[in-house]
Amino acid sequence: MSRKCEKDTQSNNSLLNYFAVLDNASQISSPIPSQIKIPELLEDDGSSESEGEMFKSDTHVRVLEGAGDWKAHRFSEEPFPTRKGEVRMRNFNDLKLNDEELNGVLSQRMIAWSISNLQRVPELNFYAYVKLSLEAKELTDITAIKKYHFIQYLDLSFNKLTTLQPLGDLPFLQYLYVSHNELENLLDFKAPFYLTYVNFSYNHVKKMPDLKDFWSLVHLDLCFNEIEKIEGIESLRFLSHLDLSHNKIQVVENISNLRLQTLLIRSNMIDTIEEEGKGVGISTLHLIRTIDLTYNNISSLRYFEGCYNLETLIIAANKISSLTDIYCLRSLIHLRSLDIRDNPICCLPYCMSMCYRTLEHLHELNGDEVTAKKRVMSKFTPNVEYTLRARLDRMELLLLEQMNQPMIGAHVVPCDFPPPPIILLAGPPGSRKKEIAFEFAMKNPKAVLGVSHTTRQRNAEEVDGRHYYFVDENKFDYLLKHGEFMTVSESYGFRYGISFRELAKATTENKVLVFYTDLSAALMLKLMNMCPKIVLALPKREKTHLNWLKEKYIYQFINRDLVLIRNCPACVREVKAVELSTEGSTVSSESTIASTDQNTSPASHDYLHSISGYIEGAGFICLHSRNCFTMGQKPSYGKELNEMPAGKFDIVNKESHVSQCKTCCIGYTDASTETTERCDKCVQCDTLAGSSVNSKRDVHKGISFNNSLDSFEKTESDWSDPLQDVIHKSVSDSYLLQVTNSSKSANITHRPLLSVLSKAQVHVNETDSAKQETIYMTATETFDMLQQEHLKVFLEDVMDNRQQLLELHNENIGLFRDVIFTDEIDDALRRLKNILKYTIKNHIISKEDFNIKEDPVYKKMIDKKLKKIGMLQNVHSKKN
Ligand SMILES: Nc1ncnc2c1ncn2[C@@H]1O[C@H](COP(=O)(O)OP(=O)(O)OP(=O)(O)O)[C@@H](O)[C@H]1O
Repeated sequence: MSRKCEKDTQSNNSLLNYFAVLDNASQISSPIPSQIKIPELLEDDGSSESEGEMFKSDTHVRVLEGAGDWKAHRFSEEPFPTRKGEVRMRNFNDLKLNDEELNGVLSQRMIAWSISNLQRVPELNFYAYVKLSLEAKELTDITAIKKYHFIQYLDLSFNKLTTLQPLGDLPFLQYLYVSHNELENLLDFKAPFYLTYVNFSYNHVKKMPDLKDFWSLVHLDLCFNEIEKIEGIESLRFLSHLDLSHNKIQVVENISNLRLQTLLIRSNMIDTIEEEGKGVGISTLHLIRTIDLTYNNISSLRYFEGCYNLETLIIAANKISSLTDIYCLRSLIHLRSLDIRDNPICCLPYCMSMCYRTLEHLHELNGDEVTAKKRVMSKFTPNVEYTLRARLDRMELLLLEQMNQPMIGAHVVPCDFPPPPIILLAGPPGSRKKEIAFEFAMKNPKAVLGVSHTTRQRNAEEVDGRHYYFVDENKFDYLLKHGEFMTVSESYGFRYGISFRELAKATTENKVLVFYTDLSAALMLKLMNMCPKIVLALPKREKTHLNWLKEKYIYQFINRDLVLIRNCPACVREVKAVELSTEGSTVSSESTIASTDQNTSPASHDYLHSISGYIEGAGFICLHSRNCFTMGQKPSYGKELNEMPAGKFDIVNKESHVSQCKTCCIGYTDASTETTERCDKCVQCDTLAGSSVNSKRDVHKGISFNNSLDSFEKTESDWSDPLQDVIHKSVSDSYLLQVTNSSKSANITHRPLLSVLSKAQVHVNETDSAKQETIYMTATETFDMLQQEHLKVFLEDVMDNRQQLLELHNENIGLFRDVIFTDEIDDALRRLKNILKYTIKNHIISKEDFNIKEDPVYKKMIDKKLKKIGMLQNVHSKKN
């Protein structure tokens, strides 16, 4: 910018006056400081004259004695309005600047041409200009400003300043504008007495120093800097407006208990907000009215739960994803405007309805007006199914209690203590809620795990009494009839129950009980007014959940727990459908294999043929011909192999004899033919081999069939069944080769079975290892495909359950206290810890029984009476 330099010779009376005042003032050492004291903070009772005033008027007057009209600590968003009192002598543009001035050195000439607003100076009864606007003058040196002690309003924005040291000589400075400079140090000058307004935006501040000397700050604008941490403002008791937008802040901290009314921190990198607790956190800002946190990474609205005066919350473009967060805002009765645009939560179907229903005082949502019509139209479809089921279960329990002799225990109402605090992790199967619960209980001594009873079998890694109390059906029935259970529910064919005795853990140890159950058990506890804090626990992504399920249930299945899958309602439905469709056919394996488990549906045994075998250590595998298979420990499922029908193929059998068919060189087990060299089937197969399809002979290689299967072996068309096709294919030579190769790069679903198979000792034909390998691969592949088919049904069922729970959560806000993602363990544990803290804080601790003798009123009354009859002195004297 080039300006012509021209010397100003015009004198100005007012200006001279001003300098005279300055000269006088500079002679007086410390003209005001001795009289100005930092006033004590008084609550604003609304009686103050101006809106920004924060002192009681009498204090104000006392403090400002001698300050005349200056009203030093008054704050107004629009100070020195131009139309009022503005006396500007010159137009700065008419001033011709010299070289020095052009190089950014401030001169008195420049000041004289920019100063305005004549006001009376305190104490001296002189007048002085108090407003100086020097914006966009390319200034680098402002030393000349030092002499102008009475400046109250200073605008130095759009310059090239790197320091503000000279401002230390302006004790009356109240309004400071230094935006768009090159300042790296925030307020690096001696603090004026009443600096109230600072605009420090668009500079290069990286670190906030301790601003305790600038105690009088009311408005601090620090947007567009490079600040990484909020600090140094803890003692700014009058700070009402703080703008930290467009910085590099990650955590909202050190703002607790400030009297902020506006907090703007948009476009930072905030993912954490100091949590409430011990008087810290955003909830301690009791006067806060506006918060803007747009463009950050905040994932919850719970931080604002305690900001009771909040009117506007702008939190667009963050990571809020849960509808429970909306529920957290329900107590903010002053909340008029909420902006949650561009958050994942907005994609949820009930988001808007939830806001309309939960936030009754809202006038504006995401920039749109909230009308009565919108509120009325908001959809609400509560899912009553779950509640109904829980009610029915609860009713059943009550009936049982009535019909049998109930157990009278400490829990029976009316009882001495309130229900113990309970946190309950509810989620679909395979969601690893158990793992989270264990870890949580381990890390938090205030939490204790509640153990449920179950009729399901124990897994290898589970401990009786720690994971569950494993009981049989009879024991479970016994406990149920004797009123031991608070909840009972069935999940995939097994029964689960929470006993009253578990409550004792919480009451005697004074801890919070943590259970992991399904939702119906949780609802039953709710129906009993146990007030559990129900937390929905599930992996965030469906894919992860599916993987976990596969991993868990394939292993369980191989070990012992297939019945879980077999009894999955969807599977039972499917089996029944197959049963119906094959009615009348000759297929029946009821005679071949019968389960000793009474829980299993008979339907699932009906189609047991195709492949079966006994794998050492793994139990007895049976692959059904139609998308269904069973597997389990030998004692539970299936008869001894030697009881199996002739021709069953035996992969490994340590108990029964392994024979070898001389024709096909494959081992088989056949009780009736164990001593013969050739089984009946082989004879039969030879016949087939000689006559028609060669592959039928191959079939015998991999799989031998029981009698009943002959019926579908006879016609070619039977192979058109996709599953049979698989079996058919799996034994063709080329396919065998293919399978062998592909199995080498087997994917994860192969592994569990492969590992079991590889451990198995095979006594088939040791001389023909290639064939042996082929058998494995064939069986594995076939098994795997069938397994996948079957698992698919199970997985679909669980995924349905997952979906239902999520919908329920969306529709019934508040039902779940929180949602935790079990694949984000740290976050899940943190959330649970918060709930634990909340639960402990809000739990009504049982009070001791009322003791009349300790009651002060009673004592006083007795004393009075004793005194009246002259006995008190005697009592006291006796005591002495
Ligand atoms: N006390 C209970 N009342 C009702 N249902 C229960 C109870 N305890 C467990 N369940 C349910 O029984 C089913 C099987 O539980 P189990 O612990 O065997 O496996 P899981 O749920 O797959 O385990 P995880 O979720 O820890 O991976 C689950 O759906 C679970 O919610």
